[in-house]
Amino acid sequence: MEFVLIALAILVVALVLGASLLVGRGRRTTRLDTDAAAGTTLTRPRPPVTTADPAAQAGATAVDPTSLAEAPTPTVDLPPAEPEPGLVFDTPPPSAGRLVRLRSRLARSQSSLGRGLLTVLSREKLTEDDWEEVEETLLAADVGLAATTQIVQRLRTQTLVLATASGTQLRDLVVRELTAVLGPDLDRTLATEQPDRPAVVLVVGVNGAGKTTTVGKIARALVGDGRSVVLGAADTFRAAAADQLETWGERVGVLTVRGREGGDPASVAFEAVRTGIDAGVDTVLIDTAGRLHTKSGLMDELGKVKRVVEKLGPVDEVLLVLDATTGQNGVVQARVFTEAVTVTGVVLTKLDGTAKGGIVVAVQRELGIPVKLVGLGEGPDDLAPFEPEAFAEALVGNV
Ligand SMILES: Nc1nc2c(ncn2[C@@H]2O[C@H](COP(=O)(O)OP(=O)(O)OP(=O)(O)O)[C@@H](O)[C@H]2O)c(=O)[nH]1
Repeated sequence: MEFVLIALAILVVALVLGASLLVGRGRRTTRLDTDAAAGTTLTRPRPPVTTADPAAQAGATAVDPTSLAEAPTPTVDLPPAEPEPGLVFDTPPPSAGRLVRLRSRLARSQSSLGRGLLTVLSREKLTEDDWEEVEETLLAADVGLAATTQIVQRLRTQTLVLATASGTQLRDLVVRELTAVLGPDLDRTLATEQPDRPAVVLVVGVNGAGKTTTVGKIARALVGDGRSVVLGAADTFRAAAADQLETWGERVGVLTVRGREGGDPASVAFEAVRTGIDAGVDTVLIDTAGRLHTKSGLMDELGKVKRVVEKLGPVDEVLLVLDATTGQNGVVQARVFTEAVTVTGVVLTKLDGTAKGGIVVAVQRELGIPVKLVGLGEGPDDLAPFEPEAFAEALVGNV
């Protein structure tokens, strides 16, 4: 019996040792400052790094933005992103054509919106009840009242065409009308590249909307397009958010700047941009916190993050992440953010989990801001640039 117990104890110790060795080998970034409580932490794909003034890094969480602007600039020598021997970084696919590849994710929207419309419109003679059904279908998909009225009016003027249209013609017509209300002419370019400095992208939104995931997905897409990136974990409210972001970065060999939990988000954002400038990367992506108790607290914090970053140069893009499954509530929440910062683009996440794909239309109309990206799943590459026609095609599905 004693022998069995000793053997078991040895086995347990061996297992624990083995597991810790495996975890250690799995880390693809190195934490440069061991005293994370003292300030900003820089994690990167691999050492070495040279900083002219290590104290500048350690002191980066100092709250006074003026002192931050005057702090000595560290020289960050960004090495080529190479994993440790034996490990490989992910090679994400480029961003082009993703919406078409991911269109089946909109299946729930397809059946309620596209199929619903086609079923009614293919009836031989359209009565007032039928038109009401068209209206209800559009409203149920969260298209919004103004756009619904516009679509119905335009379709009504084409009743003669509808009466004789084949299935394919009808489908094309509905795709055309949906595309028209999706704002095909809006500028949806993501400002992720500047000629002589890194482009700075700030990502905002309420907690749980998918901000951190979106920042990670954008970083992957940029890497997939051959760009270099630095991440800033300015959501210091929740340590897990920074860990999560770091993991996204590690997987594609991207460096993350983070602060201690509860630290000053503006300092982390500043440090991330400064690191990006020193390393000469293409884009700095900054994740922010969305969980603040008061609206004014949130506004103050976001405003400060932007102001402090602007001491180094302009913020090129402010992306607002909205959860599509929250429908019109999301639009109400969005207004709080648009009051705090000038939002330049919307990312609508979780469109794979809702039958209300029409929310894209409502968000754009009510906020007056273009949807630039859509989240279509929890997978690392389930984020696509928004293209109105491809989206309308996906909503309607195949006849
Ligand atoms: N189905 C689906 N899930 C998504 C999508 N985008 C994000 N999620 C999920 O939404 C959840 C919340 O995402 P986070 O990125 O942690 O959200 P956050 O806004 O950063 O939240 P906080 O860090 O708490 O502020 C996670 O489980 C994500 O996997 C999407 O496009 N589709």
